[in-house]
Amino acid sequence: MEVGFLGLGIMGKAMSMNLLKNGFKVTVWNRTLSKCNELVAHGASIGKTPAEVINKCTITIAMLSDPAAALSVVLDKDGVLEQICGGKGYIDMSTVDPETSCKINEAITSKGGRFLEAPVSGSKQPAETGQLVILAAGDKALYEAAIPAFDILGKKSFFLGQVGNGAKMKLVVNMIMGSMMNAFSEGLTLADRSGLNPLDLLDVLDLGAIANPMFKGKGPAMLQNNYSPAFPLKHQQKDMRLALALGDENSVPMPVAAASNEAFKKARSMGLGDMDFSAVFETLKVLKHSS
Ligand SMILES: NC(=O)C1=CN([C@@H]2O[C@H](COP(=O)(O)OP(=O)(O)OC[C@H]3O[C@@H](n4cnc5c(N)ncnc54)[C@H](OP(=O)(O)O)[C@@H]3O)[C@@H](O)[C@H]2O)C=CC1
Ligand SMILES: O=CCCC(=O)O
Repeated sequence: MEVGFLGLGIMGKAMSMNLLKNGFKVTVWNRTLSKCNELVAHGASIGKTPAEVINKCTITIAMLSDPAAALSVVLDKDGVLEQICGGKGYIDMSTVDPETSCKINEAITSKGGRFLEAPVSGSKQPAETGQLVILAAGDKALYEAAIPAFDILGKKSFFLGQVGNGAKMKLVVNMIMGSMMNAFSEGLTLADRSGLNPLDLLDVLDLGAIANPMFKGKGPAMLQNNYSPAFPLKHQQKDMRLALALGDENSVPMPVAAASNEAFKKARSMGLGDMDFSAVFETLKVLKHSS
């Protein structure tokens, strides 16, 4: 199967590499073209523009940073829209809001193309090992055509109905995750300041009802001030912001998520946006120094 891939950041690079290693022919494009080189060394072809990739491939996947990037790659000069047409499918796996996804859907389908949104749960390592959870919605025929690729990229794919539902599900999941990360950071800080060994807290948590892969995976690194990015903090803050907007639209009070968003904003203001989202832990250390 031949696919196009637009966006070779942390996730896009791992996902396109995984497709290549599993026998797919992949044509890649990235805004910073030099990031294509490693993929080319593993057998990928390069498209010089998104339009060129769409022209070459029947199905093209995108994995881009945020709503502005997702819209720009479709609508701007040399973008997806210039070459999309009947018989071609476009799958956006970026985390965006439902409105952005619906705008992209309208643009693609107005030219006769098929559109699927398919954001993912799971980070850098699941992307490398094909263990993502795929949250698809939109064109069912395109979903079925993409299953061979989804089976490589993920451990489970959900088809959630109309465009927007995938984006909503992803934002709800990441809203919970971002709030959990803040509660976890406060717990580690409270344990330390009250005279406990935070490593003991990690062991206690791991044996109880709130054990989870995030605490287990990120806790030890956080205690060593290691925030090597798997999921950049700036993207987590974007997801909190978009989830809060979804809460506004649906009149859902979300005081916990709102406070977590403020903590992520604080971390961004401290220059931690490109670090892993667990670096929100650092905002609590600032409070210590200033008290
Ligand atoms: N990292 C993670 O754990 C996960 C991330 N996600 C979501 O996946 C998406 C990608 O995340 P991730 O790979 O971590 O992000 P990165 O920041 O590593 O990569 C972002 C990608 O978007 C491209 N990009 C940014 N702005 C533009 C633009 N204006 N025009 C064209 N391309 C642009 C970048 O190109 P360039 O290289 O030129 O900067 C790069 O390819 C995000 O929506 C994120 O929320 C979802 C699940 C997990
Ligand atoms: O959007 C990013 C999700 C990261 C994760 O699921 O670990």
